[in-house]
Amino acid sequence: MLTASVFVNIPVKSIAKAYTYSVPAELSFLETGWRVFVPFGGRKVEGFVLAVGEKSEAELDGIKLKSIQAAVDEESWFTPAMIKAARWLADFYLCSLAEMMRLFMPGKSGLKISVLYEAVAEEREHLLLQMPMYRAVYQYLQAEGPQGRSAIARALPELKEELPAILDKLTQYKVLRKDYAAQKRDNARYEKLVVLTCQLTGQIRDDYKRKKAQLHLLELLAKAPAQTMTMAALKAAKVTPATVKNLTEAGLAEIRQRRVLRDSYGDVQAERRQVELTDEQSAAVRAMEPALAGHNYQGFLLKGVTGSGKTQVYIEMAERVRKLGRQVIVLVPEIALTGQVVMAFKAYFPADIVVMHSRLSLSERNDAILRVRRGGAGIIIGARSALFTPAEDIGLIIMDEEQDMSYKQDESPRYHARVVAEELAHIHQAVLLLGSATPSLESYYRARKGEFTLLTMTKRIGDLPLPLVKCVDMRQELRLGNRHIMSRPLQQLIEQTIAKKQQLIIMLNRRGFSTFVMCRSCGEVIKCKLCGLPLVYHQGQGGRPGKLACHHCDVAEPIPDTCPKCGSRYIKYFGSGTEKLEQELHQIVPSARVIRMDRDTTNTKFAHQEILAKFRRREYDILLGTQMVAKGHDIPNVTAVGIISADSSLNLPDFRAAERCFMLITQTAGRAGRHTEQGRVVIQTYNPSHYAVTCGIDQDYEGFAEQELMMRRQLFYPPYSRLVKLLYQNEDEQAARDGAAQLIAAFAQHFRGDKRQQVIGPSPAVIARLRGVYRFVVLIKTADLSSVQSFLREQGLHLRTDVAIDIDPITML
Ligand SMILES: Nc1ncnc2c1ncn2[C@@H]1O[C@H](COP(=O)(O)OP(=O)(O)OP(=O)(O)O)[C@@H](O)[C@H]1O
Ligand SMILES: [Zn+2]
Ligand SMILES: [Zn+2]
Repeated sequence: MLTASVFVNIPVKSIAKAYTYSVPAELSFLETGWRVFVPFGGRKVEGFVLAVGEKSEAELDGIKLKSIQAAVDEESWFTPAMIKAARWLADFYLCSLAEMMRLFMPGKSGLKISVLYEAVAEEREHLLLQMPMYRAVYQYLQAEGPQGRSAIARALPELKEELPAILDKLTQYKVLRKDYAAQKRDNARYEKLVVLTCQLTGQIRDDYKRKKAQLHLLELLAKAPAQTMTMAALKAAKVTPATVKNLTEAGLAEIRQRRVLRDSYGDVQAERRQVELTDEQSAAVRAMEPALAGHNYQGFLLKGVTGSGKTQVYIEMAERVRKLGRQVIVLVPEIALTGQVVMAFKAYFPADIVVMHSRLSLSERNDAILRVRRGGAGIIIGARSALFTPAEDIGLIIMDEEQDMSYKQDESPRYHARVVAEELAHIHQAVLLLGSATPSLESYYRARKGEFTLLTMTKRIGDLPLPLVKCVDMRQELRLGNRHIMSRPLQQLIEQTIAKKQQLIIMLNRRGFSTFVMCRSCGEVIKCKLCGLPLVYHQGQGGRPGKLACHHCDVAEPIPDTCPKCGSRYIKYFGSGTEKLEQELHQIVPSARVIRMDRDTTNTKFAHQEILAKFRRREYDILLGTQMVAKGHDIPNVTAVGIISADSSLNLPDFRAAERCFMLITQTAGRAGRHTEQGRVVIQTYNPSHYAVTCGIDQDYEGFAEQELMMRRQLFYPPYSRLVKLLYQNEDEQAARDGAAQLIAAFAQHFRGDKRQQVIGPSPAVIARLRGVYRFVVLIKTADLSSVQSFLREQGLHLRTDVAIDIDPITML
């Protein structure tokens, strides 16, 4: 008998495994990688075929197998490379294979599950059915066959609120049966085509001499390529639907449907400039050519100062890979940066690009995938989800701004795009190219050890010097009587830059009007009742009153008039955010036109692009924003940058605080003076002598890395160790703490005497309580990650729902 091992796609850890099903004759074409519908626990669910094989009756030993019901797609969804990658990743991150495979599909599942109710014929005489409302439902379902709740509600509107309870009860007493129907989400878009189905002879022309409109249509179609025009094009040519109808009824033309693959960035056009590579750029490209030609895996770290032209190196490499007929993935850390990279690539590959990121709709992503599958596009640009596009033969994976934190997914599966990219590059025998002006210390360290080939570019394009950075000690400013958020040197810089008709970027490392609300009488900070964390003040828009919001559980409250603790009316807004800064800017330089880019102003799909485009067109003088203005942007007229609070993150309890502070300063400063003149930067700080700040001011990566690596080695932190963070969560505080403590004891026992294995905790998480659940953290530091992964698997941790495992956590919070 033909059987298949099918992985059931159910988000429940303990049953997420492969089961054997029989393959019916009509599905005998199924192979590894197909998505199928299978019966599972009384419902119809999606599964992935992992293997197909013959099993004899003896092997089955009388076990009656359930049968696969149908195939989901017209072709196999997972390539062997995707399955291989998913298996490796599931193993590495200790999560289920289904969870990893789901990453390779657009949307959490490709399917829509609906619940249908079916009348059970034998229960016709059930006592419950003596009640009219119950009987009405039963009779309706008997007449109509299985229906969803909303259909029943529509047919029996008089039941209203009672309906859910009625359905529950009838199901409970088995008068109704629940059936789950999984359906493929099909948002495919089709367009109508009109095709000429005859030869346009003199005879026909003669026949239609009087019917001017129809003759016109005939002539149009005869001239069109493949004698076909879209309905839309005909409409534009002023042809009416009635005319089309007349011709089709006469049998001279036909209407057909064609699947349209939407190209979300299809309208983006960019001009191609003649660029001659600099010596450093050509040297970098030359160094990578042998690996490309040899069809081998090799990892490169391109460390080039801000404005050294890394993007052009990516383009040159992509061009070579496309000539070999292989595919390219280009990763950018944030959606805010996709626009600029897409523009740069479009100039060279106008029709060969698809864009993938989470702001696109499911159907847009589906269409992008189909374009890649059918060979319509070979360059995939996007945020980390671009890695999961089903590409047959990847030759190059580029990761721009490789140090960026947003490459790590902060919910399960907690993967890092760099890890996935590296594994995929191995599987495809492709070149991995990591690029940054400020590489992560992990990658830099690996390059120094020879695991990546280090390529450096030390000069800005046009030999422009790096920006000149001035540091302002804000404590000094206060002593001099300046209570503004903005120091005097920064005010000056703003005035001078605007006077020269040049533009500025000002970066503030915070969000919201002010971070918290504090009573000036008693010092009470208003906190979230659920999480115990300070609530953040958000200014009302368009005359509406402001509110307080919890950034962890999304609860929002109005602002109290009086202090909830002492009743005082002196409730004051503390801290400062981008909105407040914007107001201050208006006071200081009333003539400046300011545009703001932060989470509040970038909720829609193209918001980033629109803001940046307006700024680029010089409709504004100042771009004010959070971290998202810090990196990547290349805007010619920006000659000055202000950094308000780059060091605020130095106080966070996280071993990467210094690295983050240094990178933020270097990256933000790097936006200034990239095209015509040397940029000028003012940094405001409360920690002017910290090496993260001083090295940032000098834009001295090596100097910073030297000191930081020394610290990391002493404290046994990455890159000298790997970390695993375990988060124990329980509504019962003691249970959460005990669970964590038990693991620590088992760990100590298992790795007794091994200095390369350390365990810390249990400690309350920084967010010690979230939505009423207590949270404790266990942190493991190890020089041998795989032994820890095995240990955790032996302990069964990968199956537990109350423990979140984070391999290589990116934040300690
Ligand atoms: N060979 C070249 N000749 C002329 N201009 C170039 C050349 N290479 C790149 N450029 C231009 O130099 C500018 C800076 O390049 P790019 O944005 O790629 O820098 P980058 O290295 O990515 O910097 P960052 O790390 O700050 O993002 C761009 O406007 C780009 O078009
Ligand atoms: Zn008070
Ligand atoms: Zn909360």
